[in-house]
Amino acid sequence: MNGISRAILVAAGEDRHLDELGRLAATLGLEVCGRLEQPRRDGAGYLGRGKRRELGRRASELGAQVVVTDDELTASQARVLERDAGLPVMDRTELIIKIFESHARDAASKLQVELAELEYLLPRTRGMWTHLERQEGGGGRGLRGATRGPGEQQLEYDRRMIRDRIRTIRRKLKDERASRRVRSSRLKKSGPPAVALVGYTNAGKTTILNSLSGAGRSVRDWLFETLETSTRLVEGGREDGVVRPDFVVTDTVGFIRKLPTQLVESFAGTLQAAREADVVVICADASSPELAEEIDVVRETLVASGVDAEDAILCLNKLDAVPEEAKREIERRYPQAVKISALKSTDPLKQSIYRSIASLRPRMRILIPHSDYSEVAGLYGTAEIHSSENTAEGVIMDVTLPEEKRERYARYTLG
Ligand SMILES: Nc1nc2c(ncn2[C@@H]2O[C@H](COP(=O)(O)OP(=O)(O)OP(=O)(O)O)[C@@H](O)[C@H]2O)c(=O)[nH]1
Ligand SMILES: [Mg+2]
Repeated sequence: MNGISRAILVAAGEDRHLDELGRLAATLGLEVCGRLEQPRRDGAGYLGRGKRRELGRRASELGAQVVVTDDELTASQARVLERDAGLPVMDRTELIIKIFESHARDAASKLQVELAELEYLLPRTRGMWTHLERQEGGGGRGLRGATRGPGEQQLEYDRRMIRDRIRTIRRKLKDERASRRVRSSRLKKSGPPAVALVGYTNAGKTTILNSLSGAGRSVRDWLFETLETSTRLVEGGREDGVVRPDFVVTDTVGFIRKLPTQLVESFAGTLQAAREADVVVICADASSPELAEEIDVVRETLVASGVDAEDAILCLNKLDAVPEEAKREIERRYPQAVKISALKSTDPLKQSIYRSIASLRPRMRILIPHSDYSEVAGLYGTAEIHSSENTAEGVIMDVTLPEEKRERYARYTLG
Protein backbone atom coordinates (compact mmCIF):
# COMPACT_ATOMS: atom_id res chain seq x y z
CA MET A 1 0.00 0.00 0.00
CA ASN A 2 1.26 3.44 -0.79
CA GLY A 3 0.45 5.61 2.20
CA ILE A 4 -2.51 4.93 4.42
CA SER A 5 -5.66 3.62 2.79
CA ARG A 6 -9.08 3.55 4.41
CA ALA A 7 -10.38 0.00 4.41
CA ILE A 8 -13.83 -1.44 4.97
CA LEU A 9 -13.75 -5.01 6.26
CA VAL A 10 -16.28 -7.62 5.20
CA ALA A 11 -16.87 -11.20 6.32
CA ALA A 12 -19.42 -13.74 5.11
CA GLY A 13 -20.06 -17.29 6.29
CA GLU A 14 -19.84 -18.99 9.68
CA ASP A 15 -16.13 -18.58 10.30
CA ARG A 16 -15.90 -14.79 10.66
CA HIS A 17 -13.15 -13.02 12.56
CA LEU A 18 -13.31 -9.33 11.90
CA ASP A 19 -11.17 -8.36 14.91
CA GLU A 20 -8.28 -10.44 13.65
CA LEU A 21 -8.82 -9.21 10.10
CA GLY A 22 -8.65 -5.69 11.48
CA ARG A 23 -5.29 -6.45 13.12
CA LEU A 24 -3.99 -7.93 9.88
CA ALA A 25 -5.14 -4.83 7.98
CA ALA A 26 -3.53 -2.54 10.57
CA THR A 27 -0.29 -4.53 10.34
CA LEU A 28 -0.18 -3.62 6.66
CA GLY A 29 -0.80 0.03 7.49
CA LEU A 30 -4.47 0.18 6.49
CA GLU A 31 -6.87 2.30 8.48
CA VAL A 32 -10.09 0.42 9.21
CA CYS A 33 -13.12 2.70 8.72
CA GLY A 34 -16.00 0.22 8.78
CA ARG A 35 -17.15 -3.41 8.92
CA LEU A 36 -19.93 -5.42 7.40
CA GLU A 37 -20.79 -9.07 7.95
CA GLN A 38 -23.27 -11.70 6.92
CA PRO A 39 -23.71 -15.25 8.28
CA ARG A 40 -24.26 -16.74 4.83
CA ARG A 41 -21.65 -16.77 2.07
CA ASP A 42 -22.79 -16.05 -1.46
CA GLY A 43 -21.26 -18.14 -4.25
CA ALA A 44 -21.38 -15.40 -6.87
CA GLY A 45 -20.18 -12.35 -4.97
CA TYR A 46 -19.12 -13.47 -1.46
CA LEU A 47 -21.75 -11.13 0.05
CA GLY A 48 -25.35 -11.53 -1.14
CA ARG A 49 -26.74 -9.06 -3.66
CA GLY A 50 -28.50 -6.87 -1.06
CA LYS A 51 -25.42 -6.74 1.15
CA ARG A 52 -23.22 -5.85 -1.79
CA ARG A 53 -25.43 -2.83 -2.49
CA GLU A 54 -25.25 -1.89 1.18
CA LEU A 55 -21.47 -2.21 0.98
CA GLY A 56 -21.38 0.20 -1.97
CA ARG A 57 -23.43 2.77 -0.01
CA ARG A 58 -21.48 2.40 3.23
CA ALA A 59 -18.15 2.54 1.42
CA SER A 60 -18.93 5.87 -0.20
CA GLU A 61 -20.38 7.32 3.04
CA LEU A 62 -17.24 6.32 4.92
CA GLY A 63 -14.83 7.38 2.21
CA ALA A 64 -13.35 3.87 2.04
CA GLN A 65 -10.67 3.23 -0.56
CA VAL A 66 -10.44 -0.54 -0.44
CA VAL A 67 -12.59 -3.52 0.61
CA VAL A 68 -10.86 -6.28 2.56
CA THR A 69 -12.55 -9.70 2.79
CA ASP A 70 -12.04 -12.27 5.55
CA ASP A 71 -11.75 -15.16 3.06
CA GLU A 72 -9.96 -15.87 -0.18
CA LEU A 73 -12.14 -15.06 -3.19
CA THR A 74 -12.23 -16.57 -6.64
CA ALA A 75 -11.38 -14.23 -9.50
CA SER A 76 -15.04 -13.94 -10.45
CA GLN A 77 -16.26 -13.31 -6.88
CA ALA A 78 -13.69 -10.55 -6.60
CA ARG A 79 -14.91 -9.00 -9.87
CA VAL A 80 -18.56 -9.04 -8.79
CA LEU A 81 -17.76 -7.57 -5.41
CA GLU A 82 -15.52 -4.92 -6.93
CA ARG A 83 -18.20 -3.91 -9.38
CA ASP A 84 -20.92 -3.55 -6.72
CA ALA A 85 -18.73 -1.92 -4.11
CA GLY A 86 -17.24 0.44 -6.65
CA LEU A 87 -13.86 -0.16 -5.01
CA PRO A 88 -10.86 -2.44 -5.37
CA VAL A 89 -11.08 -5.60 -3.29
CA MET A 90 -8.25 -7.26 -1.41
CA ASP A 91 -8.94 -10.73 -0.05
CA ARG A 92 -7.48 -12.30 3.09
CA THR A 93 -4.87 -14.27 1.17
CA GLU A 94 -3.59 -11.23 -0.71
CA LEU A 95 -3.49 -9.29 2.56
CA ILE A 96 -1.43 -11.94 4.35
CA ILE A 97 0.90 -12.39 1.39
CA LYS A 98 1.52 -8.62 1.38
CA ILE A 99 2.32 -8.67 5.09
CA PHE A 100 4.76 -11.51 4.52
CA GLU A 101 6.24 -9.57 1.62
CA SER A 102 6.85 -6.48 3.71
CA HIS A 103 8.31 -8.46 6.66
CA ALA A 104 10.50 -10.90 4.71
CA ARG A 105 14.17 -10.16 5.36
CA ASP A 106 16.41 -12.96 4.15
CA ALA A 107 16.72 -14.29 0.61
CA ALA A 108 14.92 -17.57 1.26
CA SER A 109 11.84 -16.00 2.80
CA LYS A 110 11.69 -13.47 -0.02
CA LEU A 111 11.65 -16.34 -2.51
CA GLN A 112 8.97 -18.15 -0.52
CA VAL A 113 6.77 -15.06 -0.57
CA GLU A 114 7.33 -14.55 -4.28
CA LEU A 115 6.28 -18.13 -4.86
CA ALA A 116 3.11 -17.58 -2.82
CA GLU A 117 2.37 -14.45 -4.79
CA LEU A 118 2.78 -16.19 -8.15
CA GLU A 119 0.61 -19.10 -7.10
CA TYR A 120 -2.04 -16.66 -6.00
CA LEU A 121 -1.79 -14.81 -9.30
CA LEU A 122 -1.78 -17.76 -11.65
CA PRO A 123 -5.55 -18.42 -11.67
CA ARG A 124 -6.18 -14.66 -11.66
CA THR A 125 -3.97 -13.59 -14.55
CA ARG A 126 -5.21 -10.83 -16.76
CA GLY A 127 -2.11 -9.13 -18.14
CA MET A 128 0.96 -9.63 -16.13
CA TRP A 129 2.99 -6.63 -17.10
CA THR A 130 3.12 -5.14 -13.64
CA HIS A 131 4.61 -8.26 -12.19
CA LEU A 132 7.03 -8.99 -14.98
CA GLU A 133 8.39 -5.48 -14.85
CA ARG A 134 9.11 -6.04 -11.21
CA GLN A 135 11.09 -9.19 -12.00
CA GLU A 136 13.32 -7.02 -14.11
CA GLY A 137 13.90 -4.66 -11.25
CA GLY A 138 10.95 -2.32 -11.83
CA GLY A 139 8.85 -0.85 -9.05
CA GLY A 140 5.21 -1.97 -9.57
CA ARG A 141 3.88 -3.63 -6.45
CA GLY A 142 0.24 -4.43 -7.27
CA LEU A 143 -0.58 -8.11 -6.86
CA ARG A 144 -3.34 -8.27 -9.40
CA GLY A 145 -1.95 -7.14 -12.76
CA ALA A 146 -3.90 -4.06 -13.65
CA THR A 147 -3.53 -3.93 -17.42
CA ARG A 148 -6.00 -5.90 -19.50
CA GLY A 149 -4.23 -8.45 -21.66
CA PRO A 150 -4.38 -7.94 -25.43
CA GLY A 151 -5.84 -11.41 -25.97
CA GLU A 152 -5.72 -15.13 -25.38
CA GLN A 153 -2.26 -15.51 -26.81
CA GLN A 154 -0.86 -12.90 -24.49
CA LEU A 155 -2.63 -14.53 -21.55
CA GLU A 156 -1.13 -17.90 -22.38
CA TYR A 157 2.31 -16.32 -22.64
CA ASP A 158 1.90 -14.63 -19.26
CA ARG A 159 0.84 -17.86 -17.62
CA ARG A 160 3.81 -19.67 -19.06
CA MET A 161 6.14 -17.00 -17.70
CA ILE A 162 4.61 -17.41 -14.25
CA ARG A 163 4.87 -21.18 -14.36
CA ASP A 164 8.53 -20.97 -15.42
CA ARG A 165 9.33 -18.62 -12.61
CA ILE A 166 7.47 -20.88 -10.13
CA ARG A 167 9.57 -23.82 -11.27
CA THR A 168 12.80 -21.87 -10.88
CA ILE A 169 11.89 -20.73 -7.38
CA ARG A 170 10.84 -24.22 -6.35
CA ARG A 171 14.20 -25.55 -7.46
CA LYS A 172 16.10 -22.89 -5.53
CA LEU A 173 14.06 -23.53 -2.41
CA LYS A 174 14.61 -27.24 -2.70
CA ASP A 175 18.39 -26.71 -2.69
CA GLU A 176 18.08 -24.35 0.22
CA ARG A 177 16.02 -26.88 2.19
CA ALA A 178 18.52 -29.64 1.52
CA SER A 179 21.43 -27.61 2.80
CA ARG A 180 19.44 -26.57 5.85
CA ARG A 181 18.75 -30.23 6.56
CA VAL A 182 22.44 -31.10 6.30
CA ARG A 183 23.31 -28.26 8.67
CA SER A 184 20.73 -29.29 11.21
CA SER A 185 21.58 -32.99 11.11
CA ARG A 186 25.24 -32.16 11.66
CA LEU A 187 24.25 -30.08 14.67
CA LYS A 188 21.92 -32.75 15.88
CA LYS A 189 24.43 -35.58 16.11
CA SER A 190 26.72 -33.94 18.55
CA GLY A 191 24.77 -30.93 19.65
CA PRO A 192 22.74 -30.08 22.72
CA PRO A 193 19.01 -30.92 22.92
CA ALA A 194 16.79 -28.82 20.66
CA VAL A 195 13.71 -26.91 21.76
CA ALA A 196 11.27 -25.39 19.24
CA LEU A 197 8.98 -22.48 20.13
CA VAL A 198 5.86 -22.67 17.99
CA GLY A 199 2.51 -20.92 18.26
CA TYR A 200 -0.08 -18.54 16.93
CA THR A 201 1.23 -15.30 15.49
CA ASN A 202 1.81 -12.63 18.16
CA ALA A 203 1.81 -15.17 21.03
CA GLY A 204 5.19 -13.85 22.20
CA LYS A 205 7.55 -16.51 20.81
CA THR A 206 10.33 -14.08 19.95
CA THR A 207 10.00 -12.34 23.30
CA ILE A 208 10.39 -15.74 24.97
CA LEU A 209 13.45 -16.59 22.85
CA ASN A 210 15.05 -13.26 23.73
CA SER A 211 14.36 -13.75 27.42
CA LEU A 212 15.71 -17.32 27.45
CA SER A 213 18.83 -16.63 25.44
CA GLY A 214 19.55 -12.94 25.85
CA ALA A 215 19.15 -12.47 22.08
CA GLY A 216 17.84 -9.21 20.68
CA ARG A 217 15.50 -10.28 17.90
CA SER A 218 12.86 -7.85 16.79
CA VAL A 219 9.55 -8.00 18.67
CA ARG A 220 6.55 -5.98 17.47
CA ASP A 221 2.91 -5.89 18.30
CA TRP A 222 1.85 -6.83 14.82
CA LEU A 223 1.21 -10.08 13.05
CA PHE A 224 3.95 -12.09 11.36
CA GLU A 225 6.83 -10.02 12.66
CA THR A 226 9.04 -13.10 12.46
CA LEU A 227 9.39 -14.74 9.06
CA GLU A 228 12.58 -16.69 9.55
CA THR A 229 13.41 -19.37 12.02
CA SER A 230 16.39 -18.61 14.19
CA THR A 231 18.29 -20.72 16.69
CA ARG A 232 20.09 -19.61 19.84
CA LEU A 233 22.07 -21.37 22.52
CA VAL A 234 20.85 -21.23 26.10
CA GLU A 235 23.75 -22.00 28.36
CA GLY A 236 23.17 -24.14 31.40
CA GLY A 237 25.24 -23.53 34.51
CA ARG A 238 24.66 -23.92 38.22
CA GLU A 239 21.25 -23.10 39.65
CA ASP A 240 20.10 -23.96 43.18
CA GLY A 241 22.77 -26.62 43.53
CA VAL A 242 21.86 -28.31 40.22
CA VAL A 243 24.07 -28.08 37.15
CA ARG A 244 21.86 -27.51 34.09
CA PRO A 245 22.69 -28.68 30.55
CA ASP A 246 22.87 -26.36 27.56
CA PHE A 247 20.07 -26.45 25.01
CA VAL A 248 19.34 -24.70 21.73
CA VAL A 249 16.06 -22.93 21.17
CA THR A 250 14.49 -22.09 17.81
CA ASP A 251 12.06 -19.25 17.21
CA THR A 252 9.62 -19.90 14.36
CA VAL A 253 7.01 -18.29 12.11
CA GLY A 254 3.59 -17.91 13.72
CA PHE A 255 0.50 -19.79 12.58
CA ILE A 256 -2.91 -18.30 11.81
CA ARG A 257 -6.40 -19.65 11.20
CA LYS A 258 -7.43 -20.07 7.54
CA LEU A 259 -3.76 -20.14 6.58
CA PRO A 260 -3.42 -19.41 2.85
CA THR A 261 -2.31 -22.60 1.12
CA GLN A 262 0.02 -20.55 -1.10
CA LEU A 263 2.14 -19.79 1.97
CA VAL A 264 2.82 -23.39 2.95
CA GLU A 265 6.42 -23.06 1.74
CA SER A 266 7.00 -20.19 4.17
CA PHE A 267 6.34 -22.62 7.00
CA ALA A 268 8.70 -25.34 5.82
CA GLY A 269 11.49 -24.20 8.16
CA THR A 270 9.10 -23.87 11.08
CA LEU A 271 7.70 -27.36 10.60
CA GLN A 272 11.18 -28.82 10.16
CA ALA A 273 12.30 -27.21 13.42
CA ALA A 274 9.26 -28.63 15.20
CA ARG A 275 9.77 -32.07 13.70
CA GLU A 276 13.42 -32.24 14.72
CA ALA A 277 13.00 -30.78 18.19
CA ASP A 278 13.48 -32.88 21.28
CA VAL A 279 11.03 -30.60 23.07
CA VAL A 280 8.21 -28.64 21.41
CA VAL A 281 6.81 -25.63 23.27
CA ILE A 282 3.40 -24.43 22.07
CA CYS A 283 3.21 -20.75 23.00
CA ALA A 284 -0.15 -19.02 23.26
CA ASP A 285 -1.40 -15.57 24.20
CA ALA A 286 -3.45 -16.17 27.35
CA SER A 287 -5.01 -12.72 27.06
CA SER A 288 -6.55 -13.49 23.67
CA PRO A 289 -10.34 -13.91 23.71
CA GLU A 290 -9.81 -16.76 21.22
CA LEU A 291 -7.18 -18.61 23.26
CA ALA A 292 -8.68 -22.11 22.93
CA GLU A 293 -9.15 -21.84 19.19
CA GLU A 294 -5.64 -20.47 18.69
CA ILE A 295 -4.16 -23.43 20.53
CA ASP A 296 -6.27 -25.77 18.40
CA VAL A 297 -5.12 -24.14 15.16
CA VAL A 298 -1.50 -24.71 16.19
CA ARG A 299 -2.02 -28.31 17.30
CA GLU A 300 -3.97 -29.16 14.16
CA THR A 301 -1.37 -27.60 11.87
CA LEU A 302 1.40 -29.52 13.63
CA VAL A 303 -0.40 -32.84 13.52
CA ALA A 304 -1.36 -32.36 9.86
CA SER A 305 2.34 -31.82 9.12
CA GLY A 306 3.44 -34.96 10.88
CA VAL A 307 4.77 -33.30 14.03
CA ASP A 308 4.16 -35.18 17.24
CA ALA A 309 2.62 -32.57 19.54
CA GLU A 310 1.41 -35.04 22.13
CA ASP A 311 4.17 -34.31 24.65
CA ALA A 312 4.52 -30.64 23.81
CA ILE A 313 4.76 -28.15 26.66
CA LEU A 314 1.84 -25.73 26.55
CA CYS A 315 3.11 -22.30 27.56
CA LEU A 316 0.47 -19.63 28.22
CA ASN A 317 2.09 -16.22 27.91
CA LYS A 318 1.02 -12.62 28.68
CA LEU A 319 -0.51 -13.58 32.05
CA ASP A 320 0.07 -9.98 33.14
CA ALA A 321 -2.58 -8.91 30.61
CA VAL A 322 -5.22 -11.34 31.91
CA PRO A 323 -7.81 -10.04 34.43
CA GLU A 324 -8.04 -11.93 37.76
CA GLU A 325 -11.33 -13.62 36.99
CA ALA A 326 -10.17 -14.91 33.62
CA LYS A 327 -6.98 -16.16 35.30
CA ARG A 328 -9.03 -18.52 37.48
CA GLU A 329 -10.81 -19.85 34.41
CA ILE A 330 -7.48 -20.40 32.66
CA GLU A 331 -6.12 -22.22 35.72
CA ARG A 332 -9.19 -24.46 35.70
CA ARG A 333 -9.02 -25.19 31.95
CA TYR A 334 -5.27 -25.60 31.62
CA PRO A 335 -3.99 -26.97 34.92
CA GLN A 336 -0.90 -28.53 33.28
CA ALA A 337 0.17 -25.51 31.27
CA VAL A 338 3.14 -23.33 32.22
CA LYS A 339 1.89 -19.80 32.82
CA ILE A 340 4.28 -16.91 32.35
CA SER A 341 4.67 -13.32 31.44
CA ALA A 342 7.67 -13.26 29.17
CA LEU A 343 8.09 -9.54 29.79
CA LYS A 344 8.80 -10.39 33.44
CA SER A 345 10.34 -13.85 33.54
CA THR A 346 10.54 -17.07 31.57
CA ASP A 347 12.02 -19.06 34.48
CA PRO A 348 8.99 -21.35 34.96
CA LEU A 349 9.21 -22.27 31.28
CA LYS A 350 12.93 -22.92 31.56
CA GLN A 351 12.37 -25.28 34.49
CA SER A 352 9.72 -27.09 32.53
CA ILE A 353 12.09 -27.42 29.54
CA TYR A 354 14.77 -28.90 31.83
CA ARG A 355 12.22 -31.40 33.17
CA SER A 356 11.28 -32.43 29.62
CA ILE A 357 14.91 -32.79 28.58
CA ALA A 358 15.63 -34.87 31.67
CA SER A 359 12.63 -37.13 31.05
CA LEU A 360 14.07 -38.00 27.62
CA ARG A 361 17.40 -39.08 29.06
CA PRO A 362 18.73 -41.74 31.40
CA ARG A 363 19.41 -40.69 34.99
CA MET A 364 22.06 -42.50 37.02
CA ARG A 365 24.26 -42.39 40.10
CA ILE A 366 27.93 -42.68 39.31
CA LEU A 367 31.24 -42.71 41.15
CA ILE A 368 34.13 -41.23 39.21
CA PRO A 369 37.50 -42.00 40.83
CA HIS A 370 39.87 -39.07 41.33
CA SER A 371 42.25 -40.57 38.78
CA ASP A 372 39.57 -40.05 36.08
CA TYR A 373 38.82 -36.49 37.10
CA SER A 374 38.71 -35.22 33.50
CA GLU A 375 35.55 -37.30 33.04
CA VAL A 376 33.82 -35.08 35.61
CA ALA A 377 34.68 -32.00 33.61
CA GLY A 378 33.28 -33.67 30.49
CA LEU A 379 29.80 -33.64 32.03
CA TYR A 380 29.47 -29.89 32.39
CA GLY A 381 27.33 -28.32 29.69
CA THR A 382 25.88 -31.59 28.45
CA ALA A 383 24.60 -33.40 31.54
CA GLU A 384 22.25 -32.29 34.24
CA ILE A 385 24.03 -32.72 37.56
CA HIS A 386 21.47 -33.06 40.33
CA SER A 387 24.06 -33.49 43.06
CA SER A 388 27.74 -34.16 43.44
CA GLU A 389 29.74 -35.11 46.51
CA ASN A 390 33.49 -35.48 47.05
CA THR A 391 34.45 -38.67 48.85
CA ALA A 392 37.69 -40.48 49.56
CA GLU A 393 37.19 -42.79 46.54
CA GLY A 394 36.13 -40.10 44.11
CA VAL A 395 33.16 -37.92 43.14
CA ILE A 396 29.70 -39.41 43.61
CA MET A 397 27.21 -37.82 41.22
CA ASP A 398 23.52 -38.03 40.46
CA VAL A 399 23.28 -37.14 36.76
CA THR A 400 20.97 -37.11 33.77
CA LEU A 401 23.04 -37.90 30.71
CA PRO A 402 22.56 -37.42 27.00
CA GLU A 403 21.96 -40.81 25.39
CA GLU A 404 25.32 -40.82 23.58
CA LYS A 405 27.24 -40.48 26.85
CA ARG A 406 25.48 -43.29 28.63
CA GLU A 407 27.88 -45.97 27.51
CA ARG A 408 30.96 -43.97 28.37
CA TYR A 409 29.80 -43.40 31.94
CA ALA A 410 28.19 -46.80 32.45
CA ARG A 411 31.41 -48.18 33.96
CA TYR A 412 31.07 -45.72 36.86
CA THR A 413 27.50 -46.70 37.74
CA LEU A 414 26.75 -47.26 41.40
CA GLY A 415 24.45 -50.18 42.09
N1 LIG B 1 1.55 -7.85 28.00
C1 LIG B 1 2.45 -8.69 27.48
N2 LIG B 1 2.86 -8.53 26.21
C2 LIG B 1 3.76 -9.39 25.72
C3 LIG B 1 4.30 -10.46 26.50
N3 LIG B 1 5.16 -11.17 25.73
C4 LIG B 1 5.16 -10.55 24.52
N4 LIG B 1 4.33 -9.48 24.52
C5 LIG B 1 4.08 -8.54 23.41
O1 LIG B 1 3.37 -9.22 22.37
C6 LIG B 1 3.76 -8.69 21.09
C7 LIG B 1 4.21 -9.83 20.19
O2 LIG B 1 5.39 -10.39 20.70
P1 LIG B 1 6.39 -11.24 19.80
O3 LIG B 1 7.42 -11.82 20.70
O4 LIG B 1 6.82 -10.45 18.61
O5 LIG B 1 5.38 -12.39 19.32
P2 LIG B 1 5.65 -13.55 18.26
O6 LIG B 1 4.89 -14.75 18.73
O7 LIG B 1 7.11 -13.72 18.04
O8 LIG B 1 4.91 -12.93 16.99
P3 LIG B 1 5.16 -13.24 15.41
O9 LIG B 1 6.63 -13.29 15.17
O10 LIG B 1 4.49 -12.06 14.77
O11 LIG B 1 4.44 -14.52 15.13
C8 LIG B 1 4.87 -7.68 21.37
O12 LIG B 1 4.29 -6.40 21.39
C9 LIG B 1 5.37 -8.07 22.75
O13 LIG B 1 5.94 -7.00 23.47
C10 LIG B 1 3.85 -10.59 27.86
O14 LIG B 1 4.24 -11.46 28.61
N5 LIG B 1 2.93 -9.68 28.28
MG1 LIG C 1 8.20 -13.57 16.39
